[in-house]
Amino acid sequence: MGGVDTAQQTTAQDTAQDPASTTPRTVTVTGAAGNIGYALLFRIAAGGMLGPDTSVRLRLLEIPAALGAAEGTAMELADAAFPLLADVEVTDEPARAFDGVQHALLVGARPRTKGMERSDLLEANGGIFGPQGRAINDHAAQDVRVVVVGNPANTNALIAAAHAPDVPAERFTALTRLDHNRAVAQLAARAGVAVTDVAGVTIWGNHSATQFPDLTHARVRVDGTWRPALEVVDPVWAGEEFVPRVARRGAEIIEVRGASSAASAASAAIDHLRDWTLGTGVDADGAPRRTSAAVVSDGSYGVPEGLISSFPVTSDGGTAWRIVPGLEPDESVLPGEGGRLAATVAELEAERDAVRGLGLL
Ligand SMILES: NC(=O)c1ccc[n+]([C@@H]2O[C@H](COP(=O)([O-])OP(=O)(O)OC[C@H]3O[C@@H](n4cnc5c(N)ncnc54)[C@H](O)[C@@H]3O)[C@@H](O)[C@H]2O)c1
Ligand SMILES: O=C(O)C[C@H](O)C(=O)O
Repeated sequence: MGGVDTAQQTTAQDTAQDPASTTPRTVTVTGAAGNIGYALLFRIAAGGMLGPDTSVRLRLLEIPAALGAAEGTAMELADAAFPLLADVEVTDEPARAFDGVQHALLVGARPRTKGMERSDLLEANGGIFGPQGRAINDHAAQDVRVVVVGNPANTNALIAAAHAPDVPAERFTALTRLDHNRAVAQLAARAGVAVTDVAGVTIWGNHSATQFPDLTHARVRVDGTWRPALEVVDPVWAGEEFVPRVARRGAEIIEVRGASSAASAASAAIDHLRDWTLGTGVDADGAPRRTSAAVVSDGSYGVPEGLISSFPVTSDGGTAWRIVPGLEPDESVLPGEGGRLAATVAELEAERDAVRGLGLL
């Protein structure tokens, strides 16, 4: 990795020990002129991702045809006079956009439209992530953390990681926090509690319709007492309604809104990078708070090593998420034979093989 000045090489731990640090952190957003980009940038500049005491330097990457729109967004960012915004640069050159990057949000990619599955985007979008992975490899800061939002997110993250041999693979992640947040919201609504009264939900596998939103180890706080979620809600509802509802929510949003989710995706990407960088902390009952993220598999839960799959994770603010052990899902609530974790992993393997076949890996 190169092109980094030493002032940018503060680690997450340094920032945590010195919250008043004024050294700006470098944040790169690709697809900055798109719908998610527009919803992301103002929250990041306002301190919504790295906290109220950490200033940010924004790098906006776009394709040439969208540079004008990105410039316009940069003008609006200036007009907002955010105290934490050190500077903004707009470019169509990945090498410039990723120079010294510490937090990379790879959003730029085509969204699906009605009737498509996310995997239909493999060929259209896969080609974007190799060159960006290479540019991260060559120009990012030592403590770079990457989240891929552009679909199909898990496999795009795999492509980016494969093109960055000098960056530890654990730094490349994909966004399943939106699915996680959707699962929390659905469970809270069903149980009649606040979202803050829900903990321990897990999303397994691919950010696709095959994902497994799992309540086996989830907890719900009812009248001040934490109880297993599957004692509070009907397990038949969990298997037959909750799982497909969460897994197909992206398609439902496209159907109703006429465009793919944007603000909720931006919010989830901010949650992902905030929790990774600042740590996941503890839940209201004092248990370590966990969330879901698609990270490189170390072979846990039978997911083949090297695939980028969603797992239950925690972060202590270091540069790697930790996969939480001992949370095997109980598939008995699912209709049919179960095998949902195996099916979503098989889909990830098929996507990996497909991009290999396209020469993208
Ligand atoms: N993982 C998730 O949870 C999640 C959620 C919502 C959307 N998404 C995905 O995020 C992606 C972006 O969605 P959107 O609604 O912002 O789309 P959009 O079409 O509004 O914006 C995409 C932007 O990316 C830009 N772009 C295309 N190729 C690029 C490249 N090589 N480098 C830099 N920029 C490039 C385009 O010019 C455009 O401005 C889509 O693939 C969508 O499916 C993922
Ligand atoms: O579903 C999509 O295509 C967009 C996004 O991945 C989502 O989950 O909303």
